[in-house]
Amino acid sequence: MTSESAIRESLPTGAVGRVQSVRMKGAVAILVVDAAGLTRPDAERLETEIRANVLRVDGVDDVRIALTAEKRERHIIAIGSGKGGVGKSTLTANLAVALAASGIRTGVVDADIYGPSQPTLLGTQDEKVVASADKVLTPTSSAFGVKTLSMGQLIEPGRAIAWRGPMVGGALTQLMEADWGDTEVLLVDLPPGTGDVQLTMLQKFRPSGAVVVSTPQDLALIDATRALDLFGQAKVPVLGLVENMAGYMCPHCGELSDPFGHGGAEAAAQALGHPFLGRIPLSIEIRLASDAGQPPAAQDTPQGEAFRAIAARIASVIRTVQAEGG
Ligand SMILES: Nc1ncnc2c1ncn2[C@@H]1O[C@H](COP(=O)(O)OP(=O)(O)OP(=O)(O)O)[C@@H](O)[C@H]1O
Repeated sequence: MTSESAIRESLPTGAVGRVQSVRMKGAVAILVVDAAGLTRPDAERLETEIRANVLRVDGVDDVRIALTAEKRERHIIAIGSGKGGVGKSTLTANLAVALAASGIRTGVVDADIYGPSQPTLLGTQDEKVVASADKVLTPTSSAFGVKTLSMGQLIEPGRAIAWRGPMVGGALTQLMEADWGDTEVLLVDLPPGTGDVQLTMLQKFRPSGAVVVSTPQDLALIDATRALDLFGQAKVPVLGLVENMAGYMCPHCGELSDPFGHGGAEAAAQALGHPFLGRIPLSIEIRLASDAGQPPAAQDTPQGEAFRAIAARIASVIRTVQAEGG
């Protein structure tokens, strides 16, 4: 009979300390391998090596390998909107900062091919992206504890329009399969609408959840409904809808007025059966701080609190899923 120790002895050096269990079922070896911290290509390489070595052990006809941590530990959350300019990138950066501050290791993939803005929002525009010999990128680190990579780091400014489907898919894959290390949550800032990036994201990387941003106007909400439909068709759970630019906070007297209306997103969320995650006021401080690479979520202000409250709701969903081992 094939012993587990014979299988363990056959394992490649890369598997040392990673094999959680080995058992035989008839002539089939079943291994559970911890892939935490490995990029997808590295995990696949390790799996191939383990399979080849174990198949050489006498009495083994087949090998089944379960890579555990890779799927369980990293949550991909897509942030989408129906149309541009509603504050999707601003929300993504600030949610990331607030999630990181709450102790969740967070990264941001800026997949907004037409207007990559995360390096500005997170103050990483002067950081150079490093690639290993096999083209695996190392994300840049921001001062707010958020790792980040952006399409803007792969595409020359102004060239995005010339990019076609496969190039876009390839670039997104490079960002998603970068060396994210022990990152637990990857927020993906999607371009507005429903194009190549969204399709690659949904088909290839299957986010564990999606957040949709809208301003309160009816037209923006109609577009947001399209984004919600896209996630619904791909069976990606919608974590909820966020209303941005809801109520104008006067910088002089602090009074709130409603230039774009108020509460439209909450009503739309209710009508469509999705959770409402909260609202962010239209505030000049948010724009100024964002342009200066100082995310409001890192500041002790009412605007910062609005972002933190939404992040806390998302964090509680993530923690529940983690606790359930999902
Ligand atoms: N709540 C807010 N108050 C004031 N300004 C805001 C607010 N949210 C976003 N902005 C500003 O609106 C502009 C558009 O925001 P942002 O880039 O986040 O939108 P987007 O939906 O990602 O747009 P795009 O599709 O062009 O990438 C930015 O100048 C940003 O600073």
